[in-house]
Amino acid sequence: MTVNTGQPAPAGIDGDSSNAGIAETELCDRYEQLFTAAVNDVLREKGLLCQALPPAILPLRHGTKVAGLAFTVKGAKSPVLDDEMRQRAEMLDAIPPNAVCVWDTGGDDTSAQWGEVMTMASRQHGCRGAVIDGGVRDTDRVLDMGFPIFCRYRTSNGMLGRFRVTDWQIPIRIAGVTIHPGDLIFGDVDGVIVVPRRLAVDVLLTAERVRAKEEEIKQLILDGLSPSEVVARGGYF
Ligand SMILES: O=C([O-])CC(=O)C(=O)O
Ligand SMILES: [Mg+2]
Repeated sequence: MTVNTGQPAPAGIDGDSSNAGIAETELCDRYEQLFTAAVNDVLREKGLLCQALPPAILPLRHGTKVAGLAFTVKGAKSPVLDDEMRQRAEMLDAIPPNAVCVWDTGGDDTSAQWGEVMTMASRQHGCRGAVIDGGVRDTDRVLDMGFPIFCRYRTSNGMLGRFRVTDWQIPIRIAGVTIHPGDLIFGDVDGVIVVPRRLAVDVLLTAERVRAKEEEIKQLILDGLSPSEVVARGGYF
């Protein structure tokens, strides 16, 4: 098992040259005003067609939206108990503000990688949400807390004795989508999309223009124009 505890969390986007003057919290907040389809279209125009996580990873509750900077976690099925709680706590301690905790479970189908107490602990650090290619438990209490979670399944099975964390803050890959620590993670009812960090501001600004453009297109429809007339005026669907 490789336990990665030595790597520092990446510097915040604040101060990064790719930041273009947008502070980290504002960046995340502005993404949350958008919708993933608009961001997806902007990425497609840049030739990035494989940035959406598998469609089985969905919000626990309809209407949930979250944007944050990837805090990556990798784990695997394992019956080994030694040191598991201390190690998991160390991982949780390392989560920085504005993070979305993203889990590569290697396709686990048995355990919950997240629950009520982990929600409470990570929120204390300013964690904005969790995206898990795996499971969640304590679901009703997590929902009561209003914490954004995207996952594949729910189960009462905890991790202990079934699954354990092996690394964190390393590049991970979920169904062909590579996620680096600090990438912008954005999830809504259409699922989760990954924006490479160096493009996060550029994509935000373009997607904000897409949103405005789509308001114009919708107005043309409301005005009674046919689909062909809408397209002739530069509209699209
Ligand atoms: O151990 C787990 O599966 C997580 C859990 O129950 C919690 O965070 O409350
Ligand atoms: Mg619990």
